[in-house]
Amino acid sequence: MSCLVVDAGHTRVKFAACRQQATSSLPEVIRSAAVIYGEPIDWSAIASWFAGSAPRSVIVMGTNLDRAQQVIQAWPAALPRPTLFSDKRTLPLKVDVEFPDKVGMDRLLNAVAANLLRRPDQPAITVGTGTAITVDVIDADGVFRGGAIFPGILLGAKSLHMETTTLPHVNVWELLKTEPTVVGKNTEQAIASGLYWGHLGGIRELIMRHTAWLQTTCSVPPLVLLTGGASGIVAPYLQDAKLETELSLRALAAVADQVTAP
Ligand SMILES: Nc1ncnc2c1ncn2[C@@H]1O[C@H](COP(=O)(O)OP(=O)(O)OP(=O)(O)O)[C@@H](O)[C@H]1O
Ligand SMILES: CC(C)(CO)[C@@H](O)C(=O)NCCC(=O)O
Repeated sequence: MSCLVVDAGHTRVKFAACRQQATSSLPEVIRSAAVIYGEPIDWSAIASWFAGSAPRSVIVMGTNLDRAQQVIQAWPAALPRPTLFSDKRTLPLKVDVEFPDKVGMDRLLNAVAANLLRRPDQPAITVGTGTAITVDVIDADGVFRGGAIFPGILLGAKSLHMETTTLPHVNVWELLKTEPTVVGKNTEQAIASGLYWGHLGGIRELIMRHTAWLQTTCSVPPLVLLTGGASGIVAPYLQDAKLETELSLRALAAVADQVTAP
């Protein structure tokens, strides 16, 4: 039986019907939809995913909690009422950082997913490419040890325009359709090159540095997992990394019964 999991992010709200399959330790996404804020949510399409049998559990989480609450307020009667999941302490994850409560739910769920996918003796690095890029470390004992956060492509494009008087706003959605030329011959091309290749370079550098940090205590190479809106554009350049769609939603589906237990 499947469950419905929802992630209210900072750019989009994502819906996924997930089901545990025999082939993977992490539930797979059967159907999914992502809606940019401001655009209408096609609730009848989402309800149609469960026309044959109702979802076993329905959970909404939010890296953007206000957005998660708005999604719940708009929730249709045609679907079972959702549970808002926000208590990070109930996740099956040890967290070794200064302020565990402040770590984004997506980063923690990516670590939960990594623990289900890595070998027992193997550390992991998770790369989440959303509004912000996160590159995080899970040690060989499965403990979330922290990581790095930097602006995503969309945010980079916006801030270059907003914080200068000379730089135009480049349309990132167009930019992401084709690989930009590396030596830009006009301002737009130069921004496109910097955002695209800089994004890849930042991720590559952080994976390399996190790996070196891990190797001071563990000689097993980490499992590197890529997920999020822009992961498809970096995956071809990071051959040792594994592209896993919707890692945090699938982790939420994996722990759904545990975290919603009364
Ligand atoms: N189809 C796509 N192809 C390439 N890049 C994409 C695509 N969709 C989104 N992106 C990029 O990914 C980022 C947004 O991703 P996503 O929707 O996963 O984030 P989000 O909704 O803000 O979630 P979160 O707050 O959890 O990061 C933007 O920077 C955008 O440029
Ligand atoms: C960094 C983002 C925006 C990435 O989605 C999210 O994980 C978040 O809001 N984090 C809160 C701060 C932290 O993780 O330390």
